[in-house]
Amino acid sequence: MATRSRKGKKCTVIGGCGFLGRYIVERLLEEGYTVSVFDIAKTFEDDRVKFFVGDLCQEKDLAPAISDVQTVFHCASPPPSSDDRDLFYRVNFVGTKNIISACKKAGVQKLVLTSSASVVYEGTDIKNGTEDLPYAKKPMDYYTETKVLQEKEVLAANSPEENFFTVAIRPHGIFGPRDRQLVPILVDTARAGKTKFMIGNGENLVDFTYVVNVAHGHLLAAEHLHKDSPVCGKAFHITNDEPIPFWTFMSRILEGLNYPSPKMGLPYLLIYYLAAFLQLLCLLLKPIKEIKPTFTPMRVALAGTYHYYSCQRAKQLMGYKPVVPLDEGIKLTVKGYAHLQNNN
Ligand SMILES: NC(=O)C1=CN([C@@H]2O[C@H](COP(=O)(O)OP(=O)(O)OC[C@H]3O[C@@H](n4cnc5c(N)ncnc54)[C@H](O)[C@@H]3O)[C@@H](O)[C@H]2O)C=CC1
Ligand SMILES: CC(C)CCC[C@@H](C)[C@H]1CC[C@H]2C3=C(CC[C@]12C)[C@@]1(C)CCC(=O)C[C@@H]1CC3
Repeated sequence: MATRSRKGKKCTVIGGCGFLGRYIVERLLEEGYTVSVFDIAKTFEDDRVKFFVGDLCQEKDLAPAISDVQTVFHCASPPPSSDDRDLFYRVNFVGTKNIISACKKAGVQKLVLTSSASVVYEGTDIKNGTEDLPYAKKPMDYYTETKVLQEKEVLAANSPEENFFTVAIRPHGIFGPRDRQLVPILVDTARAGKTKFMIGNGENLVDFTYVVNVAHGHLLAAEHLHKDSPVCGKAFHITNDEPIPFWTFMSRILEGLNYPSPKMGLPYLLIYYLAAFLQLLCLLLKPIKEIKPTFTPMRVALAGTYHYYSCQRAKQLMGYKPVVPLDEGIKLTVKGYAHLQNNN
């Protein structure tokens, strides 16, 4: 009993130096957990945290970081904006298999994976999508392709007979202070004068999820992960449960940072096929010059289609509900990015 209770509150966050990972660490510390972080890069100091710097693609690097812990949170991934197919495959697929193997060898009981709602997204409308939707047969990018492989691997690894329980959390459009993808890229796009128009008619509803709600969902999943629990081996959408028109959300952030927001819409299909053509052109020109287009087909699709998800399963099986409402999350985010304010 002593051993189990001692291990009970000990956990490791793989990718814990990232945007979401650090919020999970902060939430775990608030809840009295003993927290270790494993990451390829250490980006913050905290005397309460034990840091292990290593590469999850090397299983031997993992062992010291997960020794004697009950729960592992895996939220490491290359940035979705990368176009390095091999990197995505090595980190998200082979690396995740390493984590499963290392967890089983170390006697870790619980593995909570940060997956993505995008694993069912193929660029067409999804309205109130449930977790029963099939995995994307034609993922729109390498990132999504490897997130599908990763989630399948983790859920299949759930093994009550080995006292090893797994769960996948599928957030969507995570935002908040310290985010590295959404707001910084949006501001760069605005500064380049590329947000004068919106893509589509501006009515498409999308889920944006404040980061503290995502961290909360991860801890709830870990707390409900035990023998005979209906949570084991399942995926759960975690959202703010407040889908919002994509361009309304973007305009709230832009105007909050004193940038002009788009007023007119451009035909979605025109921009989508233009983005697809540009992507092909960049691929052909890559041997001569590396060009990274802002408007990739995936981003255009995300900007111009409906994609919001039901979190009913998380509500029913884990008692999930968002702790920070969308409007408050937007205000906190704008405040957290004052340094990116438009001063012109
Ligand atoms: N940002 C978003 O809107 C969404 C993110 N997700 C998922 O949430 C998770 C966290 O995403 P973010 O916090 O936005 O990403 P992030 O890029 O801020 O954090 C990822 C962390 O993983 C670490 N990492 C990458 N490769 C590694 C390796 N080989 N070994 C050890 N550590 C490594 C990085 O150093 C970084 O600290 C990812 O799994 C992502 O797929 C899911 C849905 C939406
Ligand atoms: C002006 C816009 C077309 C571009 C600025 C905003 C975009 C950078 C972001 C809007 C939706 C975001 C999003 C993700 C990354 C950043 C955006 C494309 C993800 C792809 C991140 C990883 C995931 O798992 C899914 C996310 C969907 C939404």
